[in-house]
Amino acid sequence: MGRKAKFTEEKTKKGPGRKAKKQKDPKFPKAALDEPEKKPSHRQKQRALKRIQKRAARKEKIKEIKKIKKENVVTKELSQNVKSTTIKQVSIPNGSTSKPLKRPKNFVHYPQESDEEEEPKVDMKGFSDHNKQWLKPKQVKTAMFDSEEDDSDEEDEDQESEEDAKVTSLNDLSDEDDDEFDSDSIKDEDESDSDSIKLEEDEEDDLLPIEKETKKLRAKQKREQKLADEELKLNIAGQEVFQFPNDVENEQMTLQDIQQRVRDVIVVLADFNKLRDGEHSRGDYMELLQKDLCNYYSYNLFLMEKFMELFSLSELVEFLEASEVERPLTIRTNTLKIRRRDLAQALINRGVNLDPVGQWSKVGLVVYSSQVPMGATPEYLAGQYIIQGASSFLPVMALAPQENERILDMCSAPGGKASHIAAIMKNTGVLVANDVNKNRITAVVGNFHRMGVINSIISTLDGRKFTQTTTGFDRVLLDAPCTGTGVIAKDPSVKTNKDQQDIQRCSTLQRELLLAAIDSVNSKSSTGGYIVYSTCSVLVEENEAVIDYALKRRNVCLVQTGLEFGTEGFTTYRQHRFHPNMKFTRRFYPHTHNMDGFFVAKLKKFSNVIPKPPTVEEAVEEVQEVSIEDIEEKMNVSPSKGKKRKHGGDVTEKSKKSKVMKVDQLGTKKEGIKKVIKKDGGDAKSKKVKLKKADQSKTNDLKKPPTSTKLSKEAKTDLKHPKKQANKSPSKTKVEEVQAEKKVKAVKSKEGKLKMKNRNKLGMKGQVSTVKSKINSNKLTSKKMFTKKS
Ligand SMILES: C[S@@+](CC[C@H](N)C(=O)[O-])C[C@H]1O[C@@H](n2cnc3c(N)ncnc32)[C@H](O)[C@@H]1O
Repeated sequence: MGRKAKFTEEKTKKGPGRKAKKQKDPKFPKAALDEPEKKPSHRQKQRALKRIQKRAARKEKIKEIKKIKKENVVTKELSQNVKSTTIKQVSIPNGSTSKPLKRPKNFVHYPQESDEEEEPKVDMKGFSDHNKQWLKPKQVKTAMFDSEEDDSDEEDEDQESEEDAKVTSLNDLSDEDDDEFDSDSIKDEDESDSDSIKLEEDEEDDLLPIEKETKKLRAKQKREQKLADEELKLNIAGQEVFQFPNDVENEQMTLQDIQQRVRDVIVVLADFNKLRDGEHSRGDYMELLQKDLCNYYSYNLFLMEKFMELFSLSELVEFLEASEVERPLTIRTNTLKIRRRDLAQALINRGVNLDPVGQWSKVGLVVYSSQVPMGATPEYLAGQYIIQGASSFLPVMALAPQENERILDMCSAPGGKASHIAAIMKNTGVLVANDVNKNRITAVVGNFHRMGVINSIISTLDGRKFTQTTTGFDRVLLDAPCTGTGVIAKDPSVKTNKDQQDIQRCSTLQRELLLAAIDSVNSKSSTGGYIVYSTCSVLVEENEAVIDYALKRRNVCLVQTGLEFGTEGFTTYRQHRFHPNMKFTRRFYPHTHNMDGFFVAKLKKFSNVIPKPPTVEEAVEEVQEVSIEDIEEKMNVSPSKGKKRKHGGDVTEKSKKSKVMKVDQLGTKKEGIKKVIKKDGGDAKSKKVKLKKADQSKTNDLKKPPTSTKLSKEAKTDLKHPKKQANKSPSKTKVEEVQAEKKVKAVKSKEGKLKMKNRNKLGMKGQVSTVKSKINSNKLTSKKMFTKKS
């Protein structure tokens, strides 16, 4: 129903719609566009009035002073009067006193602050343009005074009406104005400045409040900068003349003083010749520094000395500082149970803020913060991860365990690294987790249960005697007990409770354990034959020195750890000279790697023969052997020179070999081979070739270090080895070994006889025995010494 629309009808357009209609430009009343004339506020007026009065007063003063000058009145007297009295009290010699200023009666509208031209309107008697130079000090003080004026104005605002507003006397001006009447400044005033001052004053009046504030701020900044510069200059000057303290000063030191002195002494030591005081030696400064560092960081003198020997001074402070702070919390994913990504997701869901520990580890996570205790999450209890310092991953990575191997962790409690090994082995093969401490071993049991390690045997043997129970492992990890100087942040008691004896004790135990660890390994392992030695100490005595000791006593050589980072181990340290391959070892520091201080070395065992430890007699014999040849060479009377020895090459060649043996730590291997060759009766050439091969095999070993990422290649490389090829048939090698040992004994006795013969021939017997007894008594086996004496 309703009306039907008629679409046929055309609608006539009425024009643009309401919205489309163009609006006209807005029209404002003319009055609204003109800026209303700004009337100054009550306070503005008051301030302006005060300003004018101040200026007037100053002008008057200057005028008076100039008059006095002209009358040859002593300036000093005048200035004192001026300084010591308020403007009101100043008595002017000509008898006139400054009159209180009154606002003129006709004062109706005070112009804007910038309107200086209006100034003459104010009836200021006795002031002229000539005196405007006095505005200069005011200029300086403006920023300081303004605020005070504002405050006072605010207080009085209610009381004063516009009409009553008046400055009754010049005393009403700020007290600080007094300073402006300094005779010196009066003298310094230059008329030429007055124009610029006037300008500045004008500008000042023109400024908006915010601009004034900015100006104030800048002035303040300028002052502060000036002060800072002066302070810096003082500091530098102080540095240059660092005074060596006396005992009294030492007693009064605060921690901040000590810190400053540490800095100063380091600066002096850095440029000692220039900055020393002439009276004290470098030793004195070092001693002072040592004491200060001990006081500041709470170390005992002994340990501080050790660190001072180890690090450069700047690095030392960094190390000490880093040792004050605990390392970031890190966890290791137990890949037997979960992938790192899934673990990370689960923990993030619990409110843990974490990240991968770095490119170098596929299992580590660093925890920045957590809303739950990391040792009590369901994931932890389920054995999906273990809380472990990042540095603890490194020895296991260097060990590079293989599936189905026999691996020994000689000092395993509480089982952090052992469980890592098991995870990499994927629970295959056999993992022996040993620790002498029965209480600590329970932690290993607990961790293994939690983490699902099922390929392990747990034992509580003394590692040093481990070989009495079993040997033949493919790999051994010796994470040795140590002084813990790399983990001071975790255990600050190390700072004070370690002394030389502790280090010596640790070092001895470490050496014994390392020899046992090497002896537990089967050099003929088709996949391994490796020993990894690690400590959480940074001391050379517990690291490089221990490795060096083992290199000299076992058939092992150093190989690359396969770790991507870390500092190279020391090849030289103070008076010590270690094997050049000591650079393959790795050191980690809290200040450089943000992880606990750590040391990692990887050794490859190349023979199961255990060289006898050098007894004094043997050492002397060795010396004799070399010495006779040297003597022969020196005296040019070698009867056997050029001739072939019955059980060896010619003397010259042997002499050369002997020298090599002495300088090369890999000599043990050569020695063994050499002895076997002698028994075989091979000629010098064949011996040379064999020795060369042995050398080459070692070099290859070092050149192609096994890395954790090239695990299968590691084994392949070993198999390519001629020596390792022989290792492939163990029965054959065993027979060879027994034969070799027999041969060695036989050769030795024959060599002895030969030497005796040579000695007799040379008629040197007496000399040799004399030297022998001497060396025996001194226990010195220096070849040079013997040669000299001979
Ligand atoms: C640095 S901790 C080992 C930490 C362990 N590798 C880990 O990652 O959890 C050194 C361990 O060596 C053990 N230990 C000390 N002397 C030993 C010895 N003669 N034989 C075997 N273990 C020894 C200590 O009981 C201690 O648990």
